[in-house]
Formats: sequence, structure tokens, C-alpha cells
Amino acid sequence: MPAPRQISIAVIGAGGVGKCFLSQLSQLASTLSRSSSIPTYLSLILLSTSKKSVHYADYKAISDWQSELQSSSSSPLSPKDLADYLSKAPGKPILVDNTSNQSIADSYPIFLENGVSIVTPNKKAFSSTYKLWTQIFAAAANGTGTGGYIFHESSVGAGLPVISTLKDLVETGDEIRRIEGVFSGTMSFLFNSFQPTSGGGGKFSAEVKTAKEKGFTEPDPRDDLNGLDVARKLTILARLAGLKIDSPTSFPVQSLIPKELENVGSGDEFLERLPEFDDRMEELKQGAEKEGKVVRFVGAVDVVKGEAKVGLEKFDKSHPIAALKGSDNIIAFYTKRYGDNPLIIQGAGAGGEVTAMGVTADLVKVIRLLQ
Ligand SMILES: NC(=O)C1=CN([C@@H]2O[C@H](COP(=O)(O)OP(=O)(O)OC[C@H]3O[C@@H](n4cnc5c(N)ncnc54)[C@H](OP(=O)(O)O)[C@@H]3O)[C@@H](O)[C@H]2O)C=CC1
Ligand SMILES: N[C@@H](CC=O)C(=O)O
Ligand code: NA
Repeated sequence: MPAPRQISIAVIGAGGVGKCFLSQLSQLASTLSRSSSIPTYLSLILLSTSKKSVHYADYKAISDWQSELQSSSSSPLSPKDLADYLSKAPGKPILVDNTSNQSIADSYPIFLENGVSIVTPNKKAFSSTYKLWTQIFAAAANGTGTGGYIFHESSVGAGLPVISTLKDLVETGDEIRRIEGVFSGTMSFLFNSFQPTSGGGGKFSAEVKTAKEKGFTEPDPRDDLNGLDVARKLTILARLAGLKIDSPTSFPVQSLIPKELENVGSGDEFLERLPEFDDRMEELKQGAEKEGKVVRFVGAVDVVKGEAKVGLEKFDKSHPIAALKGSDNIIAFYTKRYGDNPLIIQGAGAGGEVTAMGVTADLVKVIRLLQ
């Protein structure tokens, strides 16, 4: 009988993705015991939001977490204290970062160096400076280091197998030439609803509100509308394909934030004032309509030329990008092996459940590696 595996998990972030992840985690113990010959004990040892945190001494039923967080008087730990707490936890420690926090992302090397594995949908660590990217993979056991493992499938295309596919292509010696498509669930939803191929469509500002309500947007929707979310995803894919992209602002990125709202303080005020600019988006739509086309927000990395760009383009209504539905992403990999017919991945690119699925699947991968 193999020795049992004990896994100590800390979850930070319990918003749209975090809630769904916790629900998937509560099912995982029984799934793992059916699919693995090694008995695995999963312990949730810490749960935290930006304001509160709960520490568990031992395995706790996950169903009570909302009321426990609410009644907790503990504040969240700093990233350094959290790394310390986790490295002393019984069994193998895993951090699940369901936030979009930059300072937690900046601390990933410290977690990894202390033997803590990380799974996350947070794009910040992989799309900030190239230096941070190098430090992370120099420390990680699935990089060139000896620390914890790190997986981040949901940082691009939510749960769609985008990163794992790209890694498989690269590791098996294919040559990536170009990556292009629709990389934002929010932008896909906005343009599919604002200018459907069948005609009609809602007001742009109203669709932005709906995208937020549906949990597709970043915590602040301006991070989607300014193109930076797509630029971050392209940075991650370009780096995986071998380009040393400096940062997500080192290539052309079109922002849809009206100039007049660039300095608005809060996300709420921004959303309140956005309807003042619906006419401009309507003009854009009518311009495309006159040509029998629709407008969509796309991105591309030309790996051969070492270039990337993000912005609006017009498409014929019969084009696969024009015909996307809901929050669907479509990502095409042009490679030496696939030639002119790219490998294409398509499906929901945002939303709590599909994003949490990618995080939970990464967690399972790490657990299996932590024999
Ligand atoms: N939503 C989606 O469809 C997708 C999201 N992602 C990524 O997933 C991550 C989470 O997104 P989502 O769930 O939608 O965002 P939410 O805004 O719904 O949730 C974020 C959570 O993180 C918590 N948080 C923020 N800062 C800290 C901190 N310093 N310490 C502890 N907790 C913190 C927030 O706490 P509080 O409640 O106190 O504010 C909140 O619980 C983001 O990185 C996003 O880019 C990736 C793919 C798709
Ligand atoms: N805000 C993002 C969430 C997933 O990364 C998007 O809309 O794609
Ligand atoms: Na993905």
C-alpha cells in the first residue's frame, strides 16, 4: 500500500472564480480517491480575501466558508508571511491564487523557493517584467529550479487548453510562427452582443455592465476595455513561444477607454459615465455595416518577426471570428507542422465555472506530481 499523500492548500481570493473553485475543490477529494491508487488527504489550511482570512488547523468542510470568513476577525497575511506559514504546513503546500493582485504575483518566486507550489488564473506574474518571468521559472520545479511547481492554464482563455497545447507544441519541437484570434471573453461578449452578425444589438455601455454582471470582466472592467488584459495574454503566449517580450505595454495596444474618461477615479464612476460615449461606438458599428462587415477586438503575435498587436478589426460576417457566440475565445496556432491550416481552440473564454475548471485541473496536475 503506497504511503498517503497529504496536501495543504491555501486559497486566496473568493470572488467569481474563487467561489467556483471552492465548490470544485469540495468535490475533489472523492474524485481523486476514485482516480488514484495513492490515498490523498486534501486540507484547506487557509482561506483569505482582501479583508479577512480564516486559518484551519486541520481538514475542514468547505461548505461553511462564507459565514466563517464573515465572522473572522483575522486580517490577510502579507505574501511573505503567507509563504512562511505555508512552508511550515504539514504535507505538501499549494497556494491557489484566485486574485488579480500584483504584489502576490511579485512574490511567487519566494513561494516557489520555499517549496510551495502555485496554481492560478492570475495573469500578473507571467505578463509583468521579463525579469519576474525568469525568476519564477528559475525557481519552479517545472522550470529549471528545485522549488514548487507552477501551473497557470486559466491565465489565457480561462479553462480552454491553450497554454498546455502551446507547451506541447513547443516541447515536441514544432515551430510556432503566428498566434492569433480573440483572447478576451469580455471583448468577445461585448462585440458579439453589440454587433451580432444577424443585425441589431444593444448599446455598448449596457453590454459592458452585463459583461461585468456575468463575471467576465476583470475586477475593474477598464482593465479589459484598455486592451491590457489581451496584451497580457499575448505576452504570456509570446514568451512561451520563445519571444522575450519586455512587458504588455511594449507593443501596440488599442484602448477603448474614451480619452475623456481616462482619469476617472473609480470603476463605478467610469461605468456611470460610459453611456455618454455610446454614439462613438455606434458610428464605428455603422461604418463596418456599410462595408457588410462587423467589428471585433483581436490580437496577434507574429513569432517570426517578433511582433505583437492588439486592437479592433473589421471582419466579413462569414468569418469564424465574426460568428463567435457569448464569451467565446478563438485561438489559432500557425506552426511548421500544421502549415496553413492552424490548430484552433474555441470555447468560453471567461466565467467563474470554466475558469475555476482550469485552476482545479492544474491543482490535480500538481497533486499528481507531488508524490
Ligand atoms: N472572471 C473570469 O472569467 C476570469 C478571471 N481570471 C482571473 O482570475 C482572477 C480572479 O478573477 P475574479 O474571480 O473574476 O475576480 P473577483 O474580483 O471576483 O475576485 C477577486 C478576489 O480576490 C480577492 N483579493 C484581492 N486582493 C487580495 C489580496 N491581496 N489578498 C487576498 N485576496 C485578495 C478579492 O477579495 P475581496 O472580496 O475582499 O475584494 C476577491 O475575493 C483574476 O486574476 C482574473 O484575471 C482568469 C480567467 C477568466
Ligand atoms: N476579463 C478576462 C477574464 C479572463 O481572462 C476576459 O474577459 O477574458
Ligand atoms: Na486556458
